[in-house]
Amino acid sequence: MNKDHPLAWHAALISVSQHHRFWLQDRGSLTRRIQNCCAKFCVKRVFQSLSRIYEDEQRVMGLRASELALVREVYLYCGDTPVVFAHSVVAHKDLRGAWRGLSGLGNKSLGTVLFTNPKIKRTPLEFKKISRGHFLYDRACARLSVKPHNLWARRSLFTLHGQSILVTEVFLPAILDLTL
Ligand SMILES: C=C(O[C@@H]1C=C(C(=O)O)C=C[C@H]1O)C(=O)O
Repeated sequence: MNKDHPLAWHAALISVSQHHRFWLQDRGSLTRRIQNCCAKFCVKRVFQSLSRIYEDEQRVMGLRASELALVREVYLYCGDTPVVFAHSVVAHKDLRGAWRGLSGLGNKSLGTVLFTNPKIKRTPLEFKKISRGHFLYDRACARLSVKPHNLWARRSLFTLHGQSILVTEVFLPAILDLTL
């Protein structure tokens, strides 16, 4: 896809604040990073279903439009404030394989699975600034009383035994209030 296409994701972070860059570019566990600067961290799962996925996700995961995938959506909270909205996708055919535990995670962080198995490999991060009308923006802002003009998002694939989970994280405005 042409990098100027409105659906395109970008390998490089451009015109982003240093503060956003601090959060967007780190390849370690986001859960652990937030826990390091927030005493009351928690995960709240808000959606989980077998669904069709969006065209640009199909392309990244190599799925046909008709293929179903398990979609998991959570908010990462610091105290009573949501700081990240995460949207993760696994092909239905892979739920009995490497990612069989995903559907039972509940409010446990996916990061505790992804960053404890050295066999799991992660692709380079891609970035995108999203705004009203993008499906991720609309879902991420559902719990925000004040909706920002745009939000930074990142995504990457975590692969185990040739089977992948696409993890997309949308950074909410309050992430910048966390003191490191
Ligand atoms: C990948 C991580 O897991 C976090 C938790 C998620 C979940 O529980 O669904 C999804 C993405 C991340 O925000 C991480 O902590 O880095």
